[in-house]
Amino acid sequence: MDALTLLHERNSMGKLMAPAPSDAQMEAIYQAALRAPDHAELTPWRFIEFTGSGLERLGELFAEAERNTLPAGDEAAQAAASKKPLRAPMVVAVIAKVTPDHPKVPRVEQVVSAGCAAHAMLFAAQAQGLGGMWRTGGYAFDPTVHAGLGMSEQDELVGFLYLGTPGGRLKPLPSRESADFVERWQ
Ligand SMILES: Cc1cc2nc3c(=O)[nH]c(=O)nc-3n(C[C@H](O)[C@H](O)[C@H](O)COP(=O)(O)O)c2cc1C
Repeated sequence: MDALTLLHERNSMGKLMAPAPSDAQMEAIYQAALRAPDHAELTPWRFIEFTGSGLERLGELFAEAERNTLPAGDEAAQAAASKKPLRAPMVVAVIAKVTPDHPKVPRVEQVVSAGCAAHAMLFAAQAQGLGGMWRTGGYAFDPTVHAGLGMSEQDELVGFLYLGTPGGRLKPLPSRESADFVERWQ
């Protein structure tokens, strides 16, 4: 697939099955992430890859977040939370490792850079025939989850990328007119 077709036809896939991406496929995905635009070469990126029992550990962290929420989530909510990461054979947490008070690169630029990395990862997954879906949900913003993932207070969890083998049909893509979004000063 040529580059423009990939850019124009990226399509999230929520139904994901085993097998998980191979090590070689993940290396290609991380290399794509590591080419994200990056002001002042801060490389403000951290990735945590969850598979197997790692997915269960992430689920336990979500359940703990539910317990720590006020009012504390009931047992059903905790059980549902613990199952969330099991929707794919692999989840990658994409974290913006923010350098605070940088003289040239404000926080927002560093978080956007991590977002670009996540986006590149979805393209690299699709280019290899894999499926991917970017999810956040409340757990991406939860202090219990942040602490459990070893994030500093400055860091931002930009998303959980659910990755795997496509398990369903790709949805039809929306047709959008660039004229609805673009203005030209000439
Ligand atoms: C930062 C971010 C967080 C998202 N979080 C969720 C989420 O928690 N749950 C969800 O169903 N979709 C979420 N989405 C949207 C999906 O990843 C996806 O973009 C959407 O289903 C549209 O599909 P498409 O990417 O193929 O256009 C999120 C997207 C972004 C950029």
